Formats: sequence, C-alpha cells, structure tokens
Amino acid sequence: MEFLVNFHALSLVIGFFFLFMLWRALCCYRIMPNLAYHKLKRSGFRGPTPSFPLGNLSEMMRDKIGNNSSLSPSPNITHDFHSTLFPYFAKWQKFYGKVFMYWLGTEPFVYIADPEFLKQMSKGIMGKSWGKPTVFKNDRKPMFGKGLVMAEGQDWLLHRHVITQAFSPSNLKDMASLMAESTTAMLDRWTSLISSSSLEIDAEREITTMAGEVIAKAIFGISCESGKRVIEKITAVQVALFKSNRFVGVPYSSLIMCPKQTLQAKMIGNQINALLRSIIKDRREKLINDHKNIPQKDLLGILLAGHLLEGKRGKKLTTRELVDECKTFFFAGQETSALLLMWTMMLLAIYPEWQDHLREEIKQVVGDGEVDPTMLAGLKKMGWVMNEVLRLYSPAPNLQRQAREMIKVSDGVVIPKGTNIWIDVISLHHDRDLWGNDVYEFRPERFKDDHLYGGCKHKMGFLPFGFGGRICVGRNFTLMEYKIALTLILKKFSLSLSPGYCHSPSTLLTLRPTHGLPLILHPL
Ligand code: HEM
Repeated sequence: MEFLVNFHALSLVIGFFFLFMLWRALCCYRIMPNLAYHKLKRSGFRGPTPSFPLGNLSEMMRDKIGNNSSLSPSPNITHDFHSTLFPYFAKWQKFYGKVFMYWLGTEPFVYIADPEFLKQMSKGIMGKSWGKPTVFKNDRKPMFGKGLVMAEGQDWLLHRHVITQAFSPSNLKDMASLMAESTTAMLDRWTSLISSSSLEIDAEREITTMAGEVIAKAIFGISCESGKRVIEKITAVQVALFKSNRFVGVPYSSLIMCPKQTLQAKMIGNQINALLRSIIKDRREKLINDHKNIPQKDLLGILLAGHLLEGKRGKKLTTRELVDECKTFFFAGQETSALLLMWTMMLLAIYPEWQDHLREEIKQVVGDGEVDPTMLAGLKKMGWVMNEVLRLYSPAPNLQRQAREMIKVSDGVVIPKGTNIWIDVISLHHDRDLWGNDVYEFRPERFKDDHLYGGCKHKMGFLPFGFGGRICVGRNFTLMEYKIALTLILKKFSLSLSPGYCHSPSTLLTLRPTHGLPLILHPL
C-alpha cells in the first residue's frame, strides 16, 4: 500500500516536472518569439514570413543550394560576390529594403545594411549595454567561452579595460620582433624550396601557420609546438561547428541534427581548456617562484603581471577567465589576420602594379635594413591597400548584437529588448550608393585623401573592425603584423596567381577562399 502511495507521488512529481518543462519550452520557443514578432511588426519591421520551428532557415538553405549550383569556380575574378554568398539577404533586400526582420529558427533577427539606421540605433548606447545573441553564445561556447567577444555588461567592462591596456602601443612595440621572426622563418623556408626561377606555394597554409605562430608567441609566449597543438584543436572545433549542416536557432537542433559534431566540438573545447590551463598554471608558478624573473612581454605575461588585473570588481581575472580570453585571442586573432594577408596577396597578384607601388614605398621608408615599428606609420600606401582589401574582402563579414534593453531608433521605430541584430558588413562595403560606381574595383587610392573612410558617403559604411565601444581590441596588433609581414614578403618575392586558383569566397564564420590560395613566387 505504502509502495503504491509513493509510486503515485513520484509519478505526480515526474508528471509536473514534464509539464513544467513543456510549459517552459512553449514559452521560450513559441510564446515569447511570437510576442517579439508582433512587437517588431508593430514597430514597422517587415520581412519574410517565418514558420515554426525553422523560421526562415529552409528558404535560406534553398536559396543557397540553388545559388551554389550556378557557382562553378571560375578563373574569372569578380569582387562582386555578396549575392552569391548571401543570396537570401540580396533577395530580401529587394523586397523589404536594407532593414528587415528574419528568423533563424525561433530567434528573431533585425537585419541591417543601412548605415544611417545603424547610426541612429547605436546613438548613445555604451559598449556594456550591447549583448551578443544568446543563440551564438551557446553555439560558440567551445570557441570563445565567456571571453571578451561574448562577454556582456560589467564583466565585459572589466575585461575590456584590462585587455585594452595589454594592447597598448608600448606593449605592442615589444611584439614587433616576434612578428618579424615568424615571417622571416617562413620566407627562409620558401627561399630554400625554390629550385628554379619560381615556386608554387599553398599560401593559405603558409600564412595561416605563420599567423598562428605569431599569435602563439606574441599573445602567450608559448613555443611553436604548444602553439601548433592549440591551433590544430581550434581549427578542429571550427570545422566541427561550422562544416555540418546546422540549424542554428532551432530548439535542440544541435542535439537532434548533428549530435556527433556537437559532442566533438565540446570535447575538443574541453581539451583546449585543459591545454591552456596548464600553460597558464606553469606561467603563474614561474612568476610566483622566481621573483627576480621579469614577466614575459607577451599578452599573457602582461595580464599575469597583476597590476592590470585589479579591475572594477577589485579582483584579478581567474584562471577560468584567462583561459576564455586566451581562446578568444586565438580565435579572434589568428584567422582574421591570416585572411587579411591572404586576400592581400591574392589582390596584389592580380594587380602587380600595386606590388611595384608598395615595393617603391618600402625602399623609401624602410630601405635595406630591418623593419622597425617606428617606420610603419610611414608606409601610407600599404595602409590604403590594407583598407581596400578590408573593404572588398572583409575577414569578418558580419557583426552581431543583442539589445539588452529596448532601443528607440526614431519616432515609432523601437527594437524590443532581447532582439538579435545582424549587421551585413559585406553589403555595406559593396554598396554602390555609398562607394560610387567603382565599388567593385580594387582602388586603394580611394583611401589617399580620406584614410579612415575611403570616401564612403557615410561614416558607418566602413566597419571592418566593428564599431562603438566593442570595436576590435586587436586592430593595432593586426596593423603592425600586416605591415611587417607584407614588407618582408615584398622585399624578397614578387607574386602571381597560380592557374590552379579558383575564386570562390565563402564564409565559415570568417570570409575565406573556398579552394585555398595557390600562388607563384618569383625571387627578387
Ligand atoms: C584583420 C584582422 C581582424 C579583423 C578584421 C577583426 C575584426 C573584428 C570585428 C569585426 C570585431 C567585432 C567588433 C564589433 O562587434 O563591433 C572584433 C572584435 C574583437 N577582436 Fe578583432 N579583428 C581582427 C584581429 C584581431 C586580433 C589580432 C585580435 C587579438 C589578438 C582580435 C581580438 C578581438 C577581440 C577580443 C574582440 C572582441 C572585442 C569586444 O567585444 O570588446 N582581433 N574584431
């Protein structure tokens, strides 16, 4: 009898639990998104009709597949690829304009490719008031954890304050020699490989390895071997997360549609955490045990040295927080910098006259000696080239935000709290209305008289490093690495495209050459 009573009680508890979970799921994935949909509609946002639970994903996938079949890789190089990369956005822009709403699963997104709307929306909003879409925070946890890219509110403020100081010009200056060292090692390898008058290289692999070494040394001071292990794992996480056919925003899709990849990404994420924890532990011990030991001048050394870590919370970054920041630097810093260099080499190979312009400038500014960080500001044309590459082939093709509070954009236009925001950077950078009729031409000289905006008609039309308080914290690091590496490369080699190169930019979080970048080197 007593057993039966207990059994009934247990069944009731389990029943209530399931009902509660069902109610929660219904609220999260049906009722709240529906409320958000109607709020956005009342605010005047239009967009394609979503269905439950995919939102607009099936239409996006259909458009993408339809477009891929017509995109056979071709040697004819066009810089006009927005509608090939994002056919659904290009199509919806025609129907709804440059601001509309669309749905990734049960998550509402406001799409923005209008710089004036962006300006009005972000007016007066501080960095700490922006969130990141919850759906991406969960999805990309193995890559970024709670590091700066995903941090919000007070946590973001503290970490940003600490990390900005670590990237100060004087700290960066100490990293210049590390950047030159890794590039020189790569060039020496190329020189020793050249047996005849030219050499074909896999520039994607070469540059990615070099940029990985630079990040490993400059950020963590770790040996190339440990660095390589972290980078290999990081690449594996990215492949596991982004190469599978995923339904981001669809409830429980990662568990239902691709459980193997999800588990794999989580496992590799844990391995990266363990690897970085052991590196940080060693460094901490070295610092505590050997008082005479001068802290290493890499970023981790600067962060561990302590005095920078007394943030507003009055406490140091914990090992866990440091691990997340280390991962974030690897993810945010290695691939983006490598891609910027790769797209530059591709464009310089197509436009050899710009190789000549840059070589002439290098001769005048740097001469035959070593590259000194104080000389880099003199490489003006190289700065124009960098900006033009960032405009045409922005390694970060979009920006994401989440409204942590209600945002009033203008009279009658309100973005409700919790709405996700998707800013289409490629569309802004390729907008004829903003850049003029030569928008798809490679013309670095557009940055000659307006080195910040390249003559763009709107200040929010050129966003390769983002905007506002959350602008990329590593941009000066990139600028230095770019100028040092490119100077050393152009001093030794001229570049041309291999006949095997197929031009087909695609996105795997960043904008990359789908079929790699085979280049031919000619020693000078
Ligand atoms: C070509 C190279 C790079 C590009 C194109 C790039 C681009 C960006 C973009 C677009 C953002 C988002 C900004 C926003 O949401 O408004 C960002 C943020 C960030 N980047 Fe970079 N980045 C580059 C290099 C680096 C490097 C070398 C590092 C570190 C070593 C780095 C670390 C970060 C971090 C930590 C954030 C988050 C900042 C925050 O939310 O406060 N980036 N970057």
